[in-house]
Amino acid sequence: MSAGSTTETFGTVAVAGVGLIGGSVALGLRDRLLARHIVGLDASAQALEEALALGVIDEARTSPGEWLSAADLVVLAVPVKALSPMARSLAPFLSNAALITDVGSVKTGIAVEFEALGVRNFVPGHPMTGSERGGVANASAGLLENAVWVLTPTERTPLTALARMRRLIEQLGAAPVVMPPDAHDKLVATISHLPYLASLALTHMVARDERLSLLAAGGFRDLTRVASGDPRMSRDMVVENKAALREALQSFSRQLEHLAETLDDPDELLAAASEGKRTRDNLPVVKRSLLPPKHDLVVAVPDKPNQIGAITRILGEASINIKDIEVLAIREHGGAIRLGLEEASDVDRAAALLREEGYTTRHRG
Ligand SMILES: NC(=O)c1ccc[n+]([C@@H]2O[C@H](COP(=O)([O-])OP(=O)(O)OC[C@H]3O[C@@H](n4cnc5c(N)ncnc54)[C@H](O)[C@@H]3O)[C@@H](O)[C@H]2O)c1
Ligand SMILES: O=C(O)C(=O)C[C@]1(C(=O)O)C=C[C@@H](O)C=C1
Repeated sequence: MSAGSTTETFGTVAVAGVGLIGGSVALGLRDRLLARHIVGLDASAQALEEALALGVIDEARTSPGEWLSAADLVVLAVPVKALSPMARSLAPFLSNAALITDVGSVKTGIAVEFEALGVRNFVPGHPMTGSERGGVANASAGLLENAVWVLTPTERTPLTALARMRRLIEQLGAAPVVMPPDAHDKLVATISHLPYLASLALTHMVARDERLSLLAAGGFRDLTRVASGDPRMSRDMVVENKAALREALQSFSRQLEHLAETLDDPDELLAAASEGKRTRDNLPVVKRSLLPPKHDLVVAVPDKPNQIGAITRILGEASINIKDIEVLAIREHGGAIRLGLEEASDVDRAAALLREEGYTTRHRG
């Protein structure tokens, strides 16, 4: 890094745990030209092979060793239970100048572990993004874009390391948020670990009667998506945070009891429903991921090959950026797709171009 520069590029980066999150960090570093050489360290030969084949890493390692002393950025992205053992096995080889971080979902503990090992420049982190589908095959740089990425330094974390980490997160297109580890664990108990347990409770109710599975539609699917995550990894994550999670579960039970009471008080239930809608609609993650309806264009597509390819080519040639695409309906003689466009003015231009080519379009919203 040149003195005073705002970007830092890393020579060698080691990613320990080349799965969904480790792979996404590696791809983010690659896409933004922030790393010259990326080494993947993983217990699974298959994960390493896949990561090499996908171009996520340049070199594969199955165990720590002297090679790690060349790394100037080390990212621990193994399951939470494996973080401390991984810290202990890496520590003897780490360079004093290297920036070290992790992405684990629970934060009390890991900083203390590194501090006890005498490792400098460790900044604990947790990107608030992810998927129920693990593994490097599902990794993408886009997963980290616009995500809130929590950093939980302790009073012993060097400020220079914290500043470097903040900058790295910004360079990856995410937003750093700093807070103490115990505050983080309390918050994620409610915002991440409780929803996971709630999704299990809901799926267990359905498992009792196969007619329920048959009737499950989008609402049930959306509420239970995280139940499809890796069971062992998810179990370890919630167990690691059990004290905070127990408190969150008690609050949740009180909420359910209150809602049960409001069934006899429609005005109270309406107030609860309105508050729920307000909160949900204003979640930053929802607002970030939804385009205003006025930027939507619905296109009727005939049942012919390569219709999506043809439409994206027409818009691409006119430099109209498609931010989102959704298949709305598939019928025997054709279907409809919704295009989410970047600018409101793009909708008129896109509609005109597509009509010229014989497509039927309608604005939505
Ligand atoms: N999945 C998410 O949505 C999400 C989001 C944010 C943070 N995280 C955190 O990121 C970390 C990784 O999660 P993921 O979803 O990428 O998991 P993943 O299963 O996709 O990847 C984990 C990788 O670690 C490897 N691994 C497991 N144990 C190992 C060990 N002892 N030594 C070396 N390699 C080992 C696995 O082979 C795998 O390649 C976890 O700590 C998790 O809490 C996950
Ligand atoms: O699956 C997703 O979309 C996620 O964001 C995964 C999720 C979460 O639901 O909170 C799960 C655990 C991680 O520690 C962070 C994020």
